[in-house]
Formats: sequence, C-alpha cells, structure tokens
Amino acid sequence: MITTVVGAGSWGTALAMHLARVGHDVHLCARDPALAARMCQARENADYLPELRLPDNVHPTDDIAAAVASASMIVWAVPSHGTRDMLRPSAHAVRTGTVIVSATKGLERVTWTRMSQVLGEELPAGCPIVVLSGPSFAHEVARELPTAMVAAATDAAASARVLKDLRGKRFRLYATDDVVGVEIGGAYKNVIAIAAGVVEGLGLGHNALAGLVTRGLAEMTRLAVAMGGRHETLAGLSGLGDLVLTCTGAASRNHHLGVELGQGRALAEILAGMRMVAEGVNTAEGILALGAAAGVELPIAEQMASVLTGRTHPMAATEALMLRPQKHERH
Ligand SMILES: NC(=O)C1=CN([C@@H]2O[C@H](COP(=O)(O)OP(=O)(O)OC[C@H]3O[C@@H](n4cnc5c(N)ncnc54)[C@H](OP(=O)(O)O)[C@@H]3O)[C@@H](O)[C@H]2O)C=CC1
Ligand SMILES: O=C(CO)COP(=O)(O)O
Repeated sequence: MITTVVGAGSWGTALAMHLARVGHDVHLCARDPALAARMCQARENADYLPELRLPDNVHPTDDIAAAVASASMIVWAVPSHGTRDMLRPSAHAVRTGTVIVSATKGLERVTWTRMSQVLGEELPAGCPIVVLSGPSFAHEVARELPTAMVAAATDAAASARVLKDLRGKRFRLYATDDVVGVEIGGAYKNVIAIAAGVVEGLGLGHNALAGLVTRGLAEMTRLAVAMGGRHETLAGLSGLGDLVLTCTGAASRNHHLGVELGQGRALAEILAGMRMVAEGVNTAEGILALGAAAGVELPIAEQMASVLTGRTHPMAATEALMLRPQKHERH
C-alpha cells in the first residue's frame, strides 16, 4: 500500500512515521530538496522532529508529482497558507479514486475557504476527501503515545478506508459525516488556544482559563452550526478534545504564542522567533469573516483578532469580554 504524505513539517513527518508503522510504504514529500536529502541520509527530520528515527519504509523525497502519482492514498499536511500553491503544480498527477486525507487545520487566507474545499477545487474529480482532526500533538504520535482522532467525509466508503488503513494499536479513529463541524472545530480551536495562552501569560488564573475554554467552545459551536455542522461534533474530538489539548498543553504552538502575547511581546517579534506554524494567527480574521457571513456573534475571536493586529492590549481584551452584557448561558 503506497501512501504519500505531502508536507514534511512536524505533523506530516509524525503521520508518515505512524503510517509506516502500520504497514504503509510511505513517500514523505518536503518542498525543500535539501531537507529531503538530509532526511534520506540521517533517517530523521532534524528540523521538525529531531531524535526520532524514520522507519525504513518512509522514503523522503522532494518530487511531489511522482510521489502523488504512485499513491492510492495522499495525506495532506501542508499549512493552510501554502496549500493551494503547493498542490496546484502536481494536482494533475493525482489518479482518480485516490483517497485524500486532509490533515491541515486552518482556513485559506483571503477566501477563508475550508481546506477540504481548497483540495476539492484543485484535485481531479473522483478523489474522495477525508478530514483528519482531533487532539494530536505530532511529537506524541511520532512517539507512539495513544491518540484518538476523527475522520470526517461525506463518502462513507472513504472514511471507512481511512479508519481501517490508519488504525494502529495506539491510534484510534472515529468516523463522522460532519465535515463542516470537524473543519471549523480544527481551525477555530487554534484561535482559542492563543487566547488560553494569553490568559496564562497575563497570569489570570485557572477560573479564567476554564471560563474561556467553555465559552470558546460555545462560540465555535455557534459558528459551526450556522454553517451546517452539528452541535455534537463540536463536543467531540475536533472541538472540545482539541481545545482541552491545546488550551492546556505547553507543546501547542498557538498556546505558546498566546503566552508570549500575554507577557507583552509583539506578534512580529514572537513570529520571528518561531520556525513552526501557529495557524490561529491567520485563522482569527477568517473566523470573523465566516461569522459575519453566517450572522453569528463570536466575541472571543473578535477580541483575539484585535489583539493579534495590535489594536487591543490583551488585558483590555479580557476586560471587554468580562464586561459584555450578561445573558442566558445557551446563547
Ligand atoms: N504539529 C502538530 O502537532 C499538528 C499540526 N497540525 C496541522 O498540520 C499542518 C502542518 O503543520 P506542521 O506540520 O505542524 O507545521 P510545522 O510548523 O511543523 O512545519 C511547517 C511546515 O510547513 C512548511 N511550509 C511553511 N510555509 C509554507 C508554504 N508557504 N508553502 C508550503 N509549505 C510551507 C514548512 O516547509 P519548510 O521546512 O520548507 O519551510 C514545513 O514543512 C498545520 O495546519 C497544523 O495546524 C495538525 C495536527 C497536529
Ligand atoms: O493541532 C494540534 C494538536 O491537535 C497542534 O496544535 P498547535 O498547532 O497549536 O501546536
């Protein structure tokens, strides 16, 4: 079974390692030929997942067109801002019927299109798309620590195949047909994870964090439902599950960025010191655009977008949220 993973950052590399362990022959595509060569030689991705040996059946490459042409399953793990540009030159090489697993958590800049839609627009017809999301730090999956995720697709046969082919003794998947709910949960949680970091950076305590996560879940759910997703999906792995992980786990890049913001550092300075992606930075604005289109109020995302663009101080954002008119909890 040949599977191609596109994107050799931490998530693509961790998924490649997992797939190899459960029996796939894996092509791992880096956009940087030098990184592909270093991975072949050193048998590790020292840039993104150091000190973890790549299984022998992971084959690093920079020839994306050849790698996607030979695969019966493609796992897409490129950050949202690079997805369309990276896919377009090799999309023609993807064979009809290839199952596409979208592992990116974000929205396309400017259009604020969901990732499965971007992939669907660029790929040949007849390639079912399955969204993989949920609480899953790359370094834990790479180390084979127990992980549960959700696979969302409108094509039940495709999600069944992903459940079967990705299953491992420490990797458990649940299926759903709620693609919108799963993608909005996966993208939105990054914004709330930044906010949770801000709460920590400001030293606001555990009450504030618990309130933020709960109200963050409420507004994520409001948006997802307004866009056609289901309430129960956001209570699942790609909503509550990923919020719990990234709002409390120090390994979250979004959470880390929020801590630094809360401690008074400027966004540009924080980003200059980070090689890895924090998807929530771009997603905040996109979430607001989607909220405006759907006619729903998203107060935490609104404050975070304002903090991220430097218009509002993190403490002023907290006060603005606390001083909103009180209302019924279900709203
Ligand atoms: N890491 C994790 O724990 C998880 C991540 N995800 C999601 O997976 C996606 C990929 O993230 P992750 O692997 O963590 O990223 P990392 O931060 O680990 O690595 C960044 C990756 O993105 C590449 N990249 C950067 N800019 C562009 C661009 N403009 N076009 C194409 N590629 C680019 C880098 O390539 P280069 O080295 O050549 O610059 C590198 O491969 C994100 O959407 C993330 O939210 C989902 C679940 C878990
Ligand atoms: O999505 C993730 C885990 O589920 C990774 O979160 P960060 O991108 O914030 O590190």
